[in-house]
Amino acid sequence: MAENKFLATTKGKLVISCQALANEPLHSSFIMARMARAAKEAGAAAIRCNSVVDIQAIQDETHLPIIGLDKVDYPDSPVYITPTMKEMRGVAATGAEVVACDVTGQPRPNGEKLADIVKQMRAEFPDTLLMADTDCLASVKIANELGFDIIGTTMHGYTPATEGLDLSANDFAYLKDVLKMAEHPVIAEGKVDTPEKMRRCLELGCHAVVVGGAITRPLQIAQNFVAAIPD
Ligand SMILES: CC(=O)N[C@H](C=O)[C@@H](O)[C@H](O)[C@H](O)COP(=O)(O)O
Repeated sequence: MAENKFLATTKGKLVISCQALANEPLHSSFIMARMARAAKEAGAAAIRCNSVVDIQAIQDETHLPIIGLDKVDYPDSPVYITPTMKEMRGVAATGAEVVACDVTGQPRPNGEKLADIVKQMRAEFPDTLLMADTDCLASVKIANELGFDIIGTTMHGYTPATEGLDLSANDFAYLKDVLKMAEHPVIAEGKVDTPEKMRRCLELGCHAVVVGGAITRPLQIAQNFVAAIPD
């Protein structure tokens, strides 16, 4: 990879997540690439996306910097965001500027250890940035200790330890704690579902904000409208 300019390109900006899993109506690399094209036309500085095929389609369509991940379910672990070295390597090999993976302290598949994965990634892909998808402050500490380049709040509310929590609660009280503790740039991600919330995350000092479903998941958007129909 030429010099990795991801952090410079995304400072103070919006990153749009374009993802649709196999069980979602828009599951298709073609459709995700078109979503990403719309995101680019709107002014997104980068795209976050899932799976090697989607990453490649979106790179071809947009030439925007990518936060890549690969969601895979393994029977022996609750970790599903780029859980093993195999998926880390596959995503990095696409040339994605950033590879994101779960950093929640939960056991990984096949007994793999996150510290070993980070070490191996640094050896094989020294120019690729690593983003920690954390859920709580203990995980932010792990991300600090392992030297992740970017700390994301992606998993806050999605692990047994944080179930039901919402990043924006009490004027982003948890995010403020993350910003205090993180030793590397923080990207706010997860349920940032209005322009006002995005703006607040940037005002608080986040490096960038990832917005997904509120922009790129029409089923979710439509459900919110339908739920608001009076009885
Ligand atoms: C928890 C988990 O698996 N999050 C995933 C991570 O890549 C995506 O499904 C989310 O859409 C993404 O984090 C953006 O969040 P939101 O769609 O809430 O703006």
